Amino acid sequence: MENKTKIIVTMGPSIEKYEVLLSLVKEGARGFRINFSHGDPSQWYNYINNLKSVEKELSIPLGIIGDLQGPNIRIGQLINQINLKKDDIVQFFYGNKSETNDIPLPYEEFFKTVERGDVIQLADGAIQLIVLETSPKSFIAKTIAGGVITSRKSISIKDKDIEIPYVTEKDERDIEFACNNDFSHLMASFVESKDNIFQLKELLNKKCNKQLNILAKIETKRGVYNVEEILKVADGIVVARGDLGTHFPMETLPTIQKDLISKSIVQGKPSIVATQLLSSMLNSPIPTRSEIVDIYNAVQESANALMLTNETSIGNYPIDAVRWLKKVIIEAEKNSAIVYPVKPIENSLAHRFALGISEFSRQLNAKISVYTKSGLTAQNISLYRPYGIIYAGVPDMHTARKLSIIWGVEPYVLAADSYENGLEKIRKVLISEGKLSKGDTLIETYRFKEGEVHTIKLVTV
Ligand SMILES: Nc1ncnc2c1ncn2[C@@H]1O[C@H](COP(=O)(O)OP(=O)(O)OP(=O)(O)O)[C@@H](O)[C@H]1O
Ligand SMILES: CC(=O)C(=O)O
Repeated sequence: MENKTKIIVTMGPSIEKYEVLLSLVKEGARGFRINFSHGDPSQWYNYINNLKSVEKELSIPLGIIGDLQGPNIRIGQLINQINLKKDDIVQFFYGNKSETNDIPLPYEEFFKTVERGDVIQLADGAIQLIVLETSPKSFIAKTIAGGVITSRKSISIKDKDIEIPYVTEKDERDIEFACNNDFSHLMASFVESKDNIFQLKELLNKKCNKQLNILAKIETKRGVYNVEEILKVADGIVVARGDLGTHFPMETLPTIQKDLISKSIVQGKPSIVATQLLSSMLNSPIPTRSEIVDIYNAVQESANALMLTNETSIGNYPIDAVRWLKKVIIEAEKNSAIVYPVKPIENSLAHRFALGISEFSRQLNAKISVYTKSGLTAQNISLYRPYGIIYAGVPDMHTARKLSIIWGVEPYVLAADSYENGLEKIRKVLISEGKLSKGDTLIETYRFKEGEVHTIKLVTV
């Protein structure tokens, strides 16, 4: 059985081998996030080559997603990891690299902002220190909550903002890398306004000959307050629970998650729920009960996709994590009270048509096949959460990769000289792959345009 809520995983040393990637896709992973805050272009290039080979071997298009660092402050490079225990005293200094237990921090602004008594948060707030003493290019802090610190961990000052430009020089270089290496999506970190998205789009227009979808990571107070204007211009949002947990009291996260997902449904944009879905599986092949319940709830709230982070990048059980995620998603979809819009999201013909096709699919327990040049018809139908999988024939790989992380959509790259011809080709592929079983009903259709004779075919296998 197929899951409709999509699975995205984060690339990293634990899953870099070809065989592991192959297994992850067989288990259900469809989107692969490369976090540009870690690793380097030669490592990312190897990841992409392997992903493209897996795509070819399995004939399954995969979303290639670059996560921009954005205006996020991270410590520099540590030669050795540092194990901080409660009450340990540590020095932070202005610099890129450290060979001792002092922590390098390559941002002058940070030293101008930090004051005695401030709380320093590292690694999404898991590690906390209190500042004892400051000087222009260093400060000393005492550990409140300890942990292991490795290179390039994120760092912030509790309840203080440090101003740096939204698109950094590093982001510009990484955007160029994404454009030149067939990425389908960019995740924009720390988005706080629609202007941040416009800035990225402008840069993409200059640097890219293809259009990449922009997924806005909502992770700060301003991001949450401005999510409606952000949703209007972004192609989707990420509920980035890691950083949200450092900017809001943690007990408010369930409300924020629900609110962000329902706002994305209202605006017809996909949402992705990320971080700590299966944290216990970093070191165990079996998840906890509470993780299962969390995943189940996110599916029923109608998240478009769920995203694993360190469980797959550095975890010990990446394949088991994806297997569990899929198992729970299928269970949640089976017993579903999944939320979906019962009225058209906008009063356009495209949306009324998409709602109608979804309703048709629910009434007939039918699967759907569409031929779509831009992918939009499939994406619109997905918003209304039909009963069956939406098999989408598209003319090119870039569009297929974009659709691969959309709820319920299974893309196929098929050249066709007409919509009807495209639909015939999809049906042949579905039959040869055994995707249609005896008794299945299939709705075949394509985009509806006023003034044309339009065919909606019902096929019973
Ligand atoms: N490409 C990579 N190479 C090596 N290690 C990686 C790579 N990507 C991720 N990691 C490791 O996996 C951890 C978790 O990955 P994740 O992408 O969630 O990082 P993060 O720094 O917590 O994320 P964010 O950018 O959202 O703050 C990272 O902290 C890092 O230690
Ligand atoms: C994914 C991510 O960036 C977060 O949860 O903060």
